[in-house]
Amino acid sequence: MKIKIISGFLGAGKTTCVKNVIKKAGGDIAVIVNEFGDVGIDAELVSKGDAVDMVELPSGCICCTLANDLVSAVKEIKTKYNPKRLVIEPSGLAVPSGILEALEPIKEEYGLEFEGIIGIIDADSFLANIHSGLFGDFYTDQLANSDIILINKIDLVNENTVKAIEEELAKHNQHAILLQTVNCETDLPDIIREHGADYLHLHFYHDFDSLAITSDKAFNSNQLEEILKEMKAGKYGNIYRAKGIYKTPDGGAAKMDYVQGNYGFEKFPETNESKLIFIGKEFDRKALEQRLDVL
Ligand SMILES: Nc1nc2c(ncn2[C@@H]2O[C@H](COP(=O)(O)OP(=O)(O)OP(=O)(O)O)[C@@H](O)[C@H]2O)c(=O)[nH]1
Repeated sequence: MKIKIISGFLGAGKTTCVKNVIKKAGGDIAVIVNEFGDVGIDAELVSKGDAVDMVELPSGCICCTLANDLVSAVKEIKTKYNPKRLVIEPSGLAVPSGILEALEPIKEEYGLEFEGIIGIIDADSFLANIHSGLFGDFYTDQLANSDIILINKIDLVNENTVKAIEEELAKHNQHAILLQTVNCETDLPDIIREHGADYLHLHFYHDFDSLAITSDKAFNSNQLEEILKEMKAGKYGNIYRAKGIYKTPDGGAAKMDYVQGNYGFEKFPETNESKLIFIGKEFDRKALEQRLDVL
């Protein structure tokens, strides 16, 4: 079973990349997702429209507190489904360096082959994030441990920015293959690693906070857009990422995505309940709940 890890900061494009990998594989593939926060949106996004065996790990660090859950999930997938490929999508706040380390002890017994770690960066916010220092070593650890780095969302930046990103990346990782992408579209090179544990495995403190909302309530996309505009203007404090799948007043469903000021809405096939999540640092949860009318 070949294992691919797809890592990257909040909103960089991991789920988009996982969906591409599933499509290209054309079947015989399983996925493990691990989200930050208490609502499972990625699992719904990944499984919608694609028949794929899937295990969802709860919020937490996949390589530390959840290492046992991760190992159990991999064992379960191997024994129950035995797919040719397994993709692991750690949360945007996970440090991926420990994942293969956690799996190394069962590598032989379960016939695991580790492919290269893919790191995705959001070309639009990368330079500002790295220069702000706000996300510290934890942000750069994701880069240092990647074998392939997708410079994603190049549709949002110009060539000079891409060049500056490549120069910055070279400071953190000199061995990775760099690929420029839109919607993570690319032919990922096949790389098989001999060892799972030759990583820099550090643990970082980070003080991200989340507000997760699960409700029967329908949300109006225009009203949500107004709230996202307010968020962008800083009204609720530092919110970097928001996403949701929610019921709409016409009985349908929609999907919302917000990544550091860029946002978009799409129709979604259907949903049983509305699920929204907001991730940031020291933001005003109460004001946001009041504004969303979910208190
Ligand atoms: N403009 C643009 N938007 C993109 C591109 N790739 C992904 N997106 C959008 O960015 C948003 C976040 O993408 P995801 O794939 O959900 O990102 P993620 O890394 O899984 O996000 P988390 O769930 O926070 O970890 C979505 O609205 C995507 O449609 C791209 O190349 N260009």
